[in-house]
Amino acid sequence: MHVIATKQLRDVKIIEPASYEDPRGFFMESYNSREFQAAGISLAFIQDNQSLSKEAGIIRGLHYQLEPKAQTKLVRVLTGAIFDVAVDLRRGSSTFGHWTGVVLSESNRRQLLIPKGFAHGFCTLVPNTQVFYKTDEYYTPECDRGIAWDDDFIGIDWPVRNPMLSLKDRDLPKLDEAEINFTI
Ligand SMILES: Cc1cn([C@H]2C[C@H](O)[C@@H](COP(=O)(O)OP(=O)(O)O[C@H]3O[C@H](C)C(=O)[C@H](O)[C@H]3O)O2)c(=O)[nH]c1=O
Repeated sequence: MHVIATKQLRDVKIIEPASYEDPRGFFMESYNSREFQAAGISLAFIQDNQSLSKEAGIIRGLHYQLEPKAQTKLVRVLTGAIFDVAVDLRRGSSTFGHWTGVVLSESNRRQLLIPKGFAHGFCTLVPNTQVFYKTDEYYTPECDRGIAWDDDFIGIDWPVRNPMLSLKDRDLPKLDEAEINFTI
């Protein structure tokens, strides 16, 4: 397993599990707690999520849960491809409001590890994209918050200009109006 810090946000890591190809296809350990421990990443995932997005150009996000229910997320793509984005929401961080984006796909088998204190969102790049992610805190609706995908202060360079959004995501606040309780 390779762990690569993203250039813009060093605490957001690209995870590349070892995969073993043969004429039948491939095998990989998509998650191994011992490998994460050996890489100095100590997490206890307690929930698995999966979503299907039927079209390219769907943006889900930017979402996060407030403390004390903030979530670390380990995101990967089962089918299709996404442009996966994390935004630093930790007040006092030198990269507060900064973002990083990584293509995760069925073919590159890359994963993105997004720590607590970061918002997460993605844009689908092909139809019928299924995203699978592990979290280390349970879904807690009363702590669920979001930030507008197109907040100019953050300035995410999405690969789509007119995305399909959920009703909820259409009404998310800008970063300077959002409720945030993370500090570095
Ligand atoms: C997140 C979540 C949602 N739900 C229910 C609540 C809604 O009735 C339904 C759809 O939820 P939502 O519209 O928030 O799903 P997404 O827009 O895909 O949001 C997710 O995608 C972004 C990119 C994320 O990082 C978050 O994990 C998550 O917010 O599933 C649950 O029952 N459990 C859950 O953990």
